[in-house]
Amino acid sequence: MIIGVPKEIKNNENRVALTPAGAQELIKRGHTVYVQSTAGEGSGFLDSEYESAGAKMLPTIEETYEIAEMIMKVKEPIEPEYKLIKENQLVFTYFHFASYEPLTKAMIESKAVCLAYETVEKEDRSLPLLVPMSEVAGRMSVQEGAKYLEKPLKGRGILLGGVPGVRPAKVLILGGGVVGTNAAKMAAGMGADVTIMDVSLPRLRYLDDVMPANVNTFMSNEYNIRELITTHDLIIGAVLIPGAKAPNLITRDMLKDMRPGTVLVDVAVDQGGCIETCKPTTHQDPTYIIDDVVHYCVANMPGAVPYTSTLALTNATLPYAIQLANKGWKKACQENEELKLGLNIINGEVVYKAVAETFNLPSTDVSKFLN
Ligand SMILES: NC(=O)C1=CN([C@@H]2O[C@H](COP(=O)(O)OP(=O)(O)OC[C@H]3O[C@@H](n4cnc5c(N)ncnc54)[C@H](O)[C@@H]3O)[C@@H](O)[C@H]2O)C=CC1
Ligand SMILES: CC(=O)C(=O)O
Ligand SMILES: [Mg+2]
Repeated sequence: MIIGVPKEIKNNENRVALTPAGAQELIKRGHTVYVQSTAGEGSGFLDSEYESAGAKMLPTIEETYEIAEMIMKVKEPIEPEYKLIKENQLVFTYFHFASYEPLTKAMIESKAVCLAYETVEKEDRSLPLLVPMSEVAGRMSVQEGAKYLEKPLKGRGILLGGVPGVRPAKVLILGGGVVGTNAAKMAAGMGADVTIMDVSLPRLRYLDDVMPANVNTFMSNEYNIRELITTHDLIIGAVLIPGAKAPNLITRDMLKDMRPGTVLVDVAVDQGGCIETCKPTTHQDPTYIIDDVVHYCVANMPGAVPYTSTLALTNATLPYAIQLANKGWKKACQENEELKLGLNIINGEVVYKAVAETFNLPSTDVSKFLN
């Protein structure tokens, strides 16, 4: 198969979808890998390293899209890329369709095959291609939150861990999945007073077992959220309903009940956010203020730590990319239920129910394309 790896063009997105080591694994199996020149630079991989691994370099994004049967990317295609995507081309990347209708419409029009990292799902319901980036974003959410709690950055001016004789900050985490667990570990390690909320009682039981003593669990419901937001300094949004728009757990009217300088980090922004006032921001301009509450809503948090993130992401994606390249997407998805669940849009038809429902679009049973 011919595989193309374009350079990411989203703001401050320095990750790349394939390392030289990954390119070598595909090439070894008889595939051809084209990488857009300088695509790996932000993650510390030089063109010469890809060439040594056997990849061919292309000077432009247009040529990279034009030649490839499978495009491997990190972030969702953005406007200038829409017209480069071709009928029947397999695009393997994060899409987060439910958060952005124009992307959904553009991919329907492209008639490409869109296989979304974030909905590839294992039998135990875990999301193997989201997990590594959720680990990164969860850990980062605390270091970013701690920074924006500083007064010059418009926060309350409270030190996360406190000092002897002064209480630490209070951190509230909405959603105790991968992002939430990693955030809790970091915040607890820094000495904060941490509460994790989730709707799943088994999950709360598990977290109660494994977390240190400065982490408490609490059932997630509107009543409890309204109570806790009045006393917490850093609130991290980390809920997920796979494929769907995140529920608005913090509504506009709740902001007035928070203390001035409270910091909200809505990691779930890529699924539309779990805070009503969440709007996607960039690493260049990560925050905005509403009602004296600082909002941090960067949709590609791991892009800021590309050395860690590219390696973590490609460790997870490569085994799936090899299956797709060896067998073609149809056979690979027929034989691997996990990959099959990654199919979101095929040849103009939405095959992932939650995406179709979000935009009131008709949904087609994926089996139509796999028989
Ligand atoms: N902004 C960024 O750069 C990044 C964003 N993300 C996003 O972070 C979000 C969370 O991802 P993961 O932790 O991997 O998901 P996950 O599936 O591991 O965890 C989600 C948790 O939310 C819980 N939940 C669902 N509804 C809830 C509610 N009403 N109240 C409280 N908890 C609720 C679930 O029970 C589950 O435990 C996703 O939207 C993901 O795409 C992930 C990586 C990077
Ligand atoms: C998961 C995701 O959206 C990211 O890594 O940017
Ligand atoms: Mg994202």
